[in-house]
Amino acid sequence: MFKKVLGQSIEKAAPAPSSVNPALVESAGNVLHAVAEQLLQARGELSVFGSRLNRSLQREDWPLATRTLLDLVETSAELSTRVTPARHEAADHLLSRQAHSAVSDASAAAWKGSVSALLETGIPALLPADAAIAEQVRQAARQVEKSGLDETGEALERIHAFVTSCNGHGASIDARQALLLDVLRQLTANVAVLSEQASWAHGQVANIESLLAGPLSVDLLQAAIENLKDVAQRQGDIRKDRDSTRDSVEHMLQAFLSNLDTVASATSQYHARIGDYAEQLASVLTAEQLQPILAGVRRDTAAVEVQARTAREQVSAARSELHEAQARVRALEAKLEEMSELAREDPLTKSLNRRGMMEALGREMNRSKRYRIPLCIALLDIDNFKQLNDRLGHQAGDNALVHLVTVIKATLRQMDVIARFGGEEFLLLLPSTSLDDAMLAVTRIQRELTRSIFMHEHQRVLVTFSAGAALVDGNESQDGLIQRVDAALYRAKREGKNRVVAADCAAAELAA
Ligand SMILES: Nc1nc2c(ncn2[C@@H]2O[C@H](COP(=O)(O)OP(=O)(O)OP(=O)(O)O)[C@@H](O)[C@H]2O)c(=O)[nH]1
Repeated sequence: MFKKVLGQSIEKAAPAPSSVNPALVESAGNVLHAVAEQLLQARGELSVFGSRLNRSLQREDWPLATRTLLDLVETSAELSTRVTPARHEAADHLLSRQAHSAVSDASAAAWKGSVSALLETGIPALLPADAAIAEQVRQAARQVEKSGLDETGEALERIHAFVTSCNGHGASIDARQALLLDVLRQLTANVAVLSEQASWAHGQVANIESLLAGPLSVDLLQAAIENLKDVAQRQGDIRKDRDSTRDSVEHMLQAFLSNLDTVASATSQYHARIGDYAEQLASVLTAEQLQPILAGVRRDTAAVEVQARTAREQVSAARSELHEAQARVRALEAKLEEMSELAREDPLTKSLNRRGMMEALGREMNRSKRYRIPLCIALLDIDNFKQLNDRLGHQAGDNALVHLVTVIKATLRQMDVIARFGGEEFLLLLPSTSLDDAMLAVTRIQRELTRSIFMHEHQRVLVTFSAGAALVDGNESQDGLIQRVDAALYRAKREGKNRVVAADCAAAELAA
């Protein structure tokens, strides 16, 4: 169109066309004037084009007008590439500001939601015992929920007030917890005194004491509660049994006493009758008169003899019943003590656990020292147990441990103690035993283990162990003793396993 409008002028410079409409040229000139006016009003580079264009129109210098317009087009194109990035940057900035403000609005709303949920449900759940603080928190939650993003002032004040009361509350919870623990400690210390026999509560007390000594955890507390419940229930059953045995002894004694009464009154009647017979004898003159008196004496004496015999029999029966009942009560009481030991029992093998073992060792060492009786210990370690586990599985390994303990229990005496020292290690306490006898006892277990072989899925599995044995020296510490027996066990392993080695005596260890 522009070319069309200016066709004639351009062609003026070049060969002129023959038919040019003058009205069209005029109106094109008007348009160009208007453009020049606009350009003059523009600032910067564009106004230069306005004056150039004006000049060319005044002079009717069409080639100049044409160049001016072409330059203008070029410059405009250049300007637009120069301006656009800046404009894009500004637009980007604007967009990103809008996006950012959208994001920050969204995250502020999310924060608000979280804070409100924390206040509404989270914190009251932690403060179930304090209704006042819980209500205060809920109010703050509602305030946060209600407030706009820009008006959280009051909510923040409420939260601040709540945090302040929380600090006080937390301190008071800590203080209460410390007091409760103290009460529990006092109670534990007194349980032994409160219980009928201190030894019946010994294990439970040790259990709670070790619990209080370490950091508390929900798992540990639950395990301790289960253990105590179990022991309490079993002790309750045994105690009932023991009490009913005691009751029956009491009834038996009462029956016996009332029998004695009968015998006593029969005997005194007999004496009175004999007195009568004696008086009658004094006035007897003839043999006929004597006859009935003697018959009476014989009859009464026979009757009293039967009663005496019955009483004798009853006494002896009562005596043996009493002995039986006493033995039963003793056995039940021993079981009560044993139940207490449960708190110190290894759950897999039912032998003592390490803590129980250390207590038993201390007890036996004291006894040995006080009564000057020998005490031996032996430390056993199953040979190639890892291989067994790897070959047959962990469960088979567990069963092998149980099997070993069963064999040991069947082989040793009642008074001997067996404890699980660690994974596949066991410690034996052999009171009143010389070192030679201890070595023999351990060898006997080894022999027995090859006889009552461990079966796994109908497969015979040979389980052997190595052991160290030591005679306890009255002057050494538990740790020193364990080190000695452990060194002997190590030698047994090194010398080829499946054997027992005597530990050096304590003095030799000290000298070494
Ligand atoms: N099944 C089972 N395995 C256990 C238990 N406690 C420990 N173990 C495993 O016993 C294995 C002992 O391995 P090691 O200490 O190498 O002893 P070892 O294989 O008997 O070798 P030696 O003592 O030299 O004869 C380890 O693999 C433990 O995982 C348990 O309660 N059950």
